[in-house]
Amino acid sequence: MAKSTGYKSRESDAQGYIQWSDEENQIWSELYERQAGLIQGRACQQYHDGLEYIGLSAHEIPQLPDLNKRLQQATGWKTAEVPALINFSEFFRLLANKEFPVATFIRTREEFDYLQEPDIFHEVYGHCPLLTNPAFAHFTHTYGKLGLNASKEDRVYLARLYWFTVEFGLVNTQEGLRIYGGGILSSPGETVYSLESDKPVRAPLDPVDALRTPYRIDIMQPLYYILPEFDDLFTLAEQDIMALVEKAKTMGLFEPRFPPKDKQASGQN
Ligand SMILES: C[C@H](O)[C@H](O)[C@H]1CNc2nc(N)[nH]c(=O)c2N1
Ligand SMILES: N[C@@H](Cc1ccccc1)C(=O)O
Ligand SMILES: [Fe+2]
Repeated sequence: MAKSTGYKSRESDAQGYIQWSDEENQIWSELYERQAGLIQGRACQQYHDGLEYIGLSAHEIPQLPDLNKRLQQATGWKTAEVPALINFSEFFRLLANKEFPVATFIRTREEFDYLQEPDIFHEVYGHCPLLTNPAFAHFTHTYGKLGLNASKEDRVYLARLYWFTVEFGLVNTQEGLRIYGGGILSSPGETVYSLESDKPVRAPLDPVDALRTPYRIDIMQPLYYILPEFDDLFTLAEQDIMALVEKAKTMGLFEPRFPPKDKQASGQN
């Protein structure tokens, strides 16, 4: 993966605490402040409930040992420090163990609205609130176990369905279209774009379609899949997802809806 930012991730001390700088804490607090306004009427209720439950600080980057206490209480999950984007096999191994990867760096102001790789604001603010929701936690744990036991090729398929649900999923609710994907909720720019831009396609989620849809991780998404209702994640976790992967493999991939990356073509799955 071509690193877009070349960030130096931070090491924690023996107790798992990281001494963030004032500037890093300031960026967290401004991101938190911006999203507090943008998620009103845009994030699904389950996300709001989870955000309230884990009680993240609005003023400084949360310390993982404190966050772990809240996650453990709710669903038995905890975080795992990682330097940046990790590969699929490491990623699924962590999820299979109810550990969620947290990249220990935070974006700079230049990448405030959108960042090409996951930072701590993405992992903690984007994903952790919903990890306190039983349906979401169950789906993510099930998904990790599937990925752990899958072949390298099947893991690339599994990553696509994960991408179009946990990372960039939208969901229908009584109040209208809402966001549950952590990759959207950690980006001020994409939080608005995903619901209000007329550029992206928005289609009902058919798991086999998602498995056949190539994606790029370094651009705002050209396509979002909509979950008919939130608890469909439970139903999805009970389906034979590997059978859906086999079906998708016989049908071939859809044409990408985005321009190819430059030669290295990294970040395209
Ligand atoms: C698999 C999924 O599509 C996504 O690309 C994964 C891969 N690696 C990751 N690595 C980190 N640190 N954080 C993430 O959220 C992810 N997501
Ligand atoms: N684009 C997300 C970060 C992200 C990058 C790549 C994969 C997933 C998430 C943000 O700006 O918060
Ligand atoms: Fe993510």
